[in-house]
Amino acid sequence: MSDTQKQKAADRAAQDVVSGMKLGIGTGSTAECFVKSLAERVRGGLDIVGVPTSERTRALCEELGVRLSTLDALGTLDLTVDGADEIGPGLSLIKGGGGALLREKIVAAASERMIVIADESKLVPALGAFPLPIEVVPFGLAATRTAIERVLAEMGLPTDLRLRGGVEQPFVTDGGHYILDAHLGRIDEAETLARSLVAIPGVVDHGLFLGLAQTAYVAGEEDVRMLRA
Ligand SMILES: O=C(CO)[C@H](O)[C@H](O)COP(=O)(O)O
Repeated sequence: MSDTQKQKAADRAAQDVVSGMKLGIGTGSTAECFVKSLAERVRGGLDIVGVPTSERTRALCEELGVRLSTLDALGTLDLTVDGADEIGPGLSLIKGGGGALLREKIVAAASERMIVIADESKLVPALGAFPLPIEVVPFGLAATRTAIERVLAEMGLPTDLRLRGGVEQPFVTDGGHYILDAHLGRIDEAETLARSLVAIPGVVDHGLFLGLAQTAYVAGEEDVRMLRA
């Protein structure tokens, strides 16, 4: 994973932003590169308003002078730019490594277009090597986890409750939920899995982003490639 590559992909996406746009702004190290590119363009006169997908992104935007609003105030967005943990066939994605999948999905779904930015290590022939994050409400965690593991039984290993770095306490999302990371190895029927997971009471959402991204800018050593869904 190269920071230079992330920045190149982010810079390319920032070129697609024009004044007047209402922007969804993603979360993670690559999305942070995008915020930096965007802030530079804002200092040069670009007039946009953004909706951050996490408190972490909000803090960076505020620090760098990117004007923010809320999704409720703006309604629909023109474009969302976000990173991904895996980019699979048809720009199917696994997201949520940074724990922001719920707001990221709400914001992406409210946007006319989504651009994914990544270095080429994120490109995969099939989704699933990266553990699939599943966001759940804390109430009834054990029952929800059992139901999830029943769905996943034929596909992979049990789930891990995500912990906060270095301490034996659950990681808590911006929405006050927990995350179960499912080690699946390979996901062949992503649509079916997505439907089965959201049907479980207690599951808030999951990190499968299917049919949401239209474009990806993927940076390699030489250049930035544009991929389309
Ligand atoms: O989904 C995400 C956060 O919830 C991130 O976009 C994803 O984890 C990629 O992060 P990074 O750019 O740091 O590799």
